[in-house]
Amino acid sequence: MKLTIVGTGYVGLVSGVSFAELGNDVICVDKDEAKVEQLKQGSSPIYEENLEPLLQKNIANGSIRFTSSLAESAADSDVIMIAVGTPQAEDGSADLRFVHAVAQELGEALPANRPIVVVNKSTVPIGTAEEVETIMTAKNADLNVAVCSVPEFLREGSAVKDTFHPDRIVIGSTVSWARERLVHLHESLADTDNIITTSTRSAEMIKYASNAFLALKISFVNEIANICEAYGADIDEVTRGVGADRRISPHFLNAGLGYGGSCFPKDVQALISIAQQKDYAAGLLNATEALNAKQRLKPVEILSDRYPQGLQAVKVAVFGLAFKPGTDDMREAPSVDIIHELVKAGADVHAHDPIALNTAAPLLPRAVTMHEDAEGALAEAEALILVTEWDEYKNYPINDLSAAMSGKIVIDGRNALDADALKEQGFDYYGIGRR
Ligand SMILES: NC(=O)c1ccc[n+]([C@@H]2O[C@H](COP(=O)([O-])OP(=O)(O)OC[C@H]3O[C@@H](n4cnc5c(N)ncnc54)[C@H](O)[C@@H]3O)[C@@H](O)[C@H]2O)c1
Ligand SMILES: O=c1ccn([C@@H]2O[C@H](COP(=O)(O)OP(=O)(O)O[C@H]3O[C@H](CO)[C@@H](O)[C@H](O)[C@H]3O)[C@@H](O)[C@H]2O)c(=O)[nH]1
Repeated sequence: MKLTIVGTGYVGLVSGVSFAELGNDVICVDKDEAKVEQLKQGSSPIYEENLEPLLQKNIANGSIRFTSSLAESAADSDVIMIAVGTPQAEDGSADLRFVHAVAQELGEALPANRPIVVVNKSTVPIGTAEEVETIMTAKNADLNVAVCSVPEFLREGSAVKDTFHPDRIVIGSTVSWARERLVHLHESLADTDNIITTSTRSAEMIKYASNAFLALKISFVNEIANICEAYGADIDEVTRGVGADRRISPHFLNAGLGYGGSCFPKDVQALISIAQQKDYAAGLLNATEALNAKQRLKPVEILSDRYPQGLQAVKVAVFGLAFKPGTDDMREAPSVDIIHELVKAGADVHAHDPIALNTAAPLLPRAVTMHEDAEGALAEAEALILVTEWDEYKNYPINDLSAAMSGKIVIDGRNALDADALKEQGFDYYGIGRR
């Protein structure tokens, strides 16, 4: 099929490359010309495992092309996917200005009477597909478009793998020819049993409900971890017992510094706002958010307890800046809040991340020293805070920690280190809800 994908961020680029790999003829459009030029050279603007080799292969065989002109590419497409950002507006709602701009452009560019499927892959409030169709047809009443919702569920850090092995694909459309075209397009990615067809409104809600549930699960386990701490129970043992119940499952039960990233924080807020617009107060979602905001500052609380006289000039090493391992994405990364608080308290902060130093630098106070290698960050540190559980840190030899640091405090914000081994070596180890 001929596909146009608008927006070459995590979702648009990974989808574009994946659909090209599956034999479709793909054009990716982005208004950011520098990004388009970089992509044309086969270089990915984001770090994502296996993305760049697939990108280069499909550029070479002509399956994928990049342009900044939507009008040029969209007219003869069978399916047009909108994958632009839907950031959080100041009031917490989803800011749809990029989606609306694409709808306007498509309304002007698409030919009349040709049946074209427009898909919203961006995460958008319930009713947005209808809104997009209204904007487009207001520009040209003779358009024959069906605007559908196919929400994206990929995770950063495993985006390519998730795209090729999805748990499910949700196709929201009430127009049968459009639904059939989309089912056909996605059949190479999932068994038909895993393709769920719904109305557009339900598909839009499925995306928010999925993210909100996962965020809720994380805040729930963090709450249990905090209570474990107070009573000397151990969260690892507790989640092993709780997660063994198949109705609960052991996945997404890792206690720590809470969720960050480009999706959970903004999508929980957007759902709160969606509910509010219909006068429903989403108390559970508000509590999820409130606990998450507090949780990320636990390392600062622990250190402040250890240094009642204050953190002035205390040398602190921070391992990990990206919001999770496997990505250089810094959106809503807990490291940013933690480091700002440490610097405000006068600590001498030394940070390392294997991938995200460049994306992190503009978000961090200038007082932070960034290190290309973990050893540099660790040298003479009185305390170490693990914020992102990269393998490099999980496998860091304890003897090397002992040799490099001047102090013995290790705060494991992701419960990723070997607590017993660290304690045996004389470290003051703090996990999250670990005994
Ligand atoms: N990042 C994820 O892991 C993820 C996963 C699932 C769903 N989503 C959702 O998908 C959407 C996109 O997220 P993302 O992280 O890929 O965004 P992103 O910010 O990484 O990329 C968006 C891209 O769209 C481009 N763009 C904006 N307006 C444009 C226009 N008018 N024409 C052409 N290009 C335009 C931008 O230049 C940018 O390159 C969001 O709604 C997000 O919530 C994201
Ligand atoms: O048990 C867990 C699991 C995750 N996290 C944190 O939760 C955040 C999000 O992690 P993850 O979901 O793996 O990454 P994302 O790339 O943000 O993916 C989420 O957001 C995407 C955008 O909507 C969705 O497509 C995905 O399905 C959804 O998992 C990260 O900060 C993790 O550290 C925890 O604290 N504990």
